[in-house]
Amino acid sequence: MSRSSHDEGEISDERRQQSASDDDGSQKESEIRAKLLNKLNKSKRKHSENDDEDERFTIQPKDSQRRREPESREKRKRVSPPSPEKHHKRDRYRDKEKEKHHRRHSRDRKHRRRSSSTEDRKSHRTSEKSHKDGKEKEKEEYKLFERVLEPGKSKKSAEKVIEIEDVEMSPVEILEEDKPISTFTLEAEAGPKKYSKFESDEEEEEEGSPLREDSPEIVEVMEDLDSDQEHLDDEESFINHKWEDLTEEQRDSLTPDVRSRLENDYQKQLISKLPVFYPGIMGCRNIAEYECVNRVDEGTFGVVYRGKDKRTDEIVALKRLKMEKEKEGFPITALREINMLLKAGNHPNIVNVKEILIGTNMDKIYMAMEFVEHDLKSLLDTMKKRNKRFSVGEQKTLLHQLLSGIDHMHRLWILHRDLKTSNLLLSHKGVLKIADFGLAREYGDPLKKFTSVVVTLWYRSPELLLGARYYSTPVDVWSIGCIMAEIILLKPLFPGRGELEQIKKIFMELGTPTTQIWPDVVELEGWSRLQFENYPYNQLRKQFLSGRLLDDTGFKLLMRFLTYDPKNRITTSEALTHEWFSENPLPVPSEDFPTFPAKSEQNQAPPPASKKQQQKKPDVVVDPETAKLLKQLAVKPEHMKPTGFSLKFDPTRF
Ligand SMILES: Nc1ncnc2c1ncn2[C@@H]1O[C@H](COP(=O)(O)OP(=O)(O)OP(=O)(O)O)[C@@H](O)[C@H]1O
Repeated sequence: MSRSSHDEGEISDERRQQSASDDDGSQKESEIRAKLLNKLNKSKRKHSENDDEDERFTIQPKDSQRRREPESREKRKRVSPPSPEKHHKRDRYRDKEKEKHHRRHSRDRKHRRRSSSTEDRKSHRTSEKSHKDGKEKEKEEYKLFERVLEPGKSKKSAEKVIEIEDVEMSPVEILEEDKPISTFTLEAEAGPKKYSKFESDEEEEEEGSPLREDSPEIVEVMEDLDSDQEHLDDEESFINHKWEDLTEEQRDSLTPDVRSRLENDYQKQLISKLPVFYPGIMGCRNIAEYECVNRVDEGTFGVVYRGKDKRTDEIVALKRLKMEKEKEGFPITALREINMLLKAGNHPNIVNVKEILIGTNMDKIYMAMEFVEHDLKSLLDTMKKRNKRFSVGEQKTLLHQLLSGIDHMHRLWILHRDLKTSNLLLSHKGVLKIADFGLAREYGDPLKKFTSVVVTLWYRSPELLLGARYYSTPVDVWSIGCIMAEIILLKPLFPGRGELEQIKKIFMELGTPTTQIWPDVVELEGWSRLQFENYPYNQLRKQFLSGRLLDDTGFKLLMRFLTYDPKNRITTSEALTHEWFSENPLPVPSEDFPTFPAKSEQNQAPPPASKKQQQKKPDVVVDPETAKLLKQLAVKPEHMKPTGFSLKFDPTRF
């Protein structure tokens, strides 16, 4: 160590002398070099005696040291012991290595481009420029020897000695090298940012490399770098590729840095292509994230399942949107439904869409909604069978909730266009939820021309039945009237079997309309084409009032919903403040609503046990011997009967 320092001192002195006599010429320079090399030999011998000191030698490019993975460093230690055998082989293959040198040379240039910043390159050029200057040239040479001999810069393994031996073998080559060291003193951090910065710089390429191609120590260093460089070359070749163009293998070969950058770019690209209005579709999960519990129902537009989120155990309704009718692209009906529900769904009386899911083969779309235990139609059917009905307070609650949900939609300029009892869901907590937005549309002012073939027949308004193409919120209000009557009657109000029968049924119950009560009816195609019998005014009064199914105020509200002229029909906001809701009996709070066994849950989850069932069963009396056996088998005595499990045993066998 002290010797080494001393050497350095001597070298410094010599360097100073040399710098003081610039004009002495190459002869003196050669002498100095010879001396230096002599000292280098001594130093090397000393270091070979002392492993610790060996480790301090380095002529590795700084940037390559930074880039080298720990794994490859290890590998390098293993494969490069300082043996004369390897020396010999190296000599033998030197020519071959030189042949390879062009390839390595170009790699190195790429490597340097990637790992240096613009500033580094500037300084590098400056260094090259000043290198021509005599004093600077000396400094460069001095740096070389200083680096070769300087101990303690960084830890190096034993194989570094070999590199130094190579330097010794061709000292002239090193010293004659115009700019060998600048290659190894790049301070730029390696990293993807720098790579891209340099990729586009052609200037450096044209200037030529500062490396001497035949410099053996460079060959050696390049050999050491080879594996790392190959990896970097691979990476570089993918760096300007698109993520989607790479194979799995190529993706795996990327560094985490590059991989995440390409992946992020790809994600951004995909997201930018998504329609702006469908945030729910972005990043949608796969249906495999859910477990199918049971099938609930199948409607016109899709099958509904009860599903369980595997991560959270949350129960949801999964509506599979029908795709097979669509020849090209995404079905417009499904898109509309998703769109309308996402727009209007943020209301307690509208079924909430949780997420949109994609099928395993990317060919199906599912809508995950909050699961609501009942649909009103099934519930009314069950009640009718059991000769039960909703109390007036419960009827008011249901109707008020329905009006709130539809009013919310109408305020958002959305028509439901398919209101009926099977599209109204009722939770165990007594909350009504409007579902099935498959026919929902946005409307505007002025009105757009729509098809008149909307709304399930029994709930279709007279203007639609007579062929109106310009219609608006009153079509939903008519349906609400039909639903109100059905909740009270426990059967549909106008169950027609065809359009003509439907309109006839309405006229028979409410009386045939006149131009006095509905002036615009003459503009409707159906009105002018068809001849209707003159049915007397309003038979419903008898049915509802005489049967005491509704009080007078309630009946008035019903008639406001079932007003012929859409312009005179009550609006949802007016109906919400109707006196029927503030009269006794008042609407029942949702939490006081009775709970009913849900059809959709019946197969899988039996309704909670009745109070009777929950009553404690009498203790089962068993004889001491049976009790002992049951204990051994860990069976409770009361479990013997309810499970059909009976112990018939022969005590002698135990
Ligand atoms: N969120 C939900 N929770 C529980 N059950 C639901 C839910 N949504 C729908 N259902 C059940 O599935 C049935 C059909 O659903 P939906 O009305 O949305 O489908 P559709 O194909 O549009 O039917 P339609 O023939 O009425 O147009 C409903 O009547 C209801 O019984």
